[in-house]
Amino acid sequence: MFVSEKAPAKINLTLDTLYKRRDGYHELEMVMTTIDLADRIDLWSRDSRRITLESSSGLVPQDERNLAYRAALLLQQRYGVRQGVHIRIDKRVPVAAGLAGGSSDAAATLRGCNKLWSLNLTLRELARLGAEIGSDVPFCVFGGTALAKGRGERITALPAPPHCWVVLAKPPRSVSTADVYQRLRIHQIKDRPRTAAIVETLKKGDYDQMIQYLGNVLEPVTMSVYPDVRLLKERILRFGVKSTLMSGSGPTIYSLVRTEAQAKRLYNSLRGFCQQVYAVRLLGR
Ligand SMILES: C[C@](O)(CO)[C@H](O)COP(=O)(O)OP(=O)(O)OC[C@H]1O[C@@H](n2ccc(N)nc2=O)[C@H](O)[C@@H]1O
Ligand SMILES: Nc1ncnc2c1ncn2[C@@H]1O[C@H](COP(=O)(O)OP(=O)(O)OP(=O)(O)O)[C@@H](O)[C@H]1O
Repeated sequence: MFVSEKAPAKINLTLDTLYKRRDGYHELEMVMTTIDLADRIDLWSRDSRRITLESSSGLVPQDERNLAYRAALLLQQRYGVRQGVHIRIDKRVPVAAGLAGGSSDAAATLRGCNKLWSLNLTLRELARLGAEIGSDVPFCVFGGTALAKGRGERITALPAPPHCWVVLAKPPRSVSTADVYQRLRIHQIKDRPRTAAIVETLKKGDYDQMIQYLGNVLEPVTMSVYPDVRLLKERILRFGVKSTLMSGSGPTIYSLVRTEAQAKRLYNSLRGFCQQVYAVRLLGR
């Protein structure tokens, strides 16, 4: 049997850290939404319990360290599945970019193997399992737009943002999420995103209000370590875009614009000095 799943990237409309927990993780409040930039996960069932993996990208591990492999193994072990799977990842989402590419691959593998192995688990059950792999996996299991709390695993669905485009620019470096959180000093945070306000504007569907509330407390942390990320944002702001923010722990900087023509114009301007640029729609639902 064969199953194919889309694994879309996410962006953070907001990211706020409330406090550092005893287990070392940060208690979060963030609003995330999926975008139309996705990996494709193809899955073939095997009669033996073997799990194998291949990827179109040399930048991700092709063995048991891959988050998609870990997802299949966890599901297989937890539910005593006697079958195995061959996983093929067609990688389109930039790696270690703040776009949850690996988490989305893991989530898509959970959804796909659930079908392949006829387990009939609900998305909620898959999300609970996914939390054991990474903090972003539960959101990626559901996709759409959501408020995430706790370590990232407490998900409340939200309405999709108003129709718009997102232009992403990824500087030629990867960022360690653990390192960024470690450098964060919560008592030094100056500008917190207004989570309750953005949730309300999403309910109203007001684009102009929504872009006023974008915010990410990890942005100044990453930018202080990597000045090239700050420079990239400053260059984008000079094009007169008002809705520009770093996603997750970075280094990808995204800008929201209303029309395809604006997206194309910004894409062409950014291509002049940044190699990895993408112009896609927000999926959001
Ligand atoms: C930055 C975000 O992508 C925003 O969505 C997430 O918070 C990170 O999600 P992720 O990459 O799936 O994170 P994990 O793989 O669970 O954790 C990576 C590292 O980030 C730190 N971490 C992560 C989540 C969290 N709530 N607090 C943390 O301090 C921890 O040091 C952890 O070792
Ligand atoms: N399937 C996968 N796709 C991408 N990276 C993977 C995968 N499996 C394991 N990894 C490893 O995970 C690390 C983080 O990759 P990923 O692309 O998920 O980062 P990210 O976008 O910053 O994630 P997040 O936004 O969840 O913090 C990389 O170092 C990569 O080698």
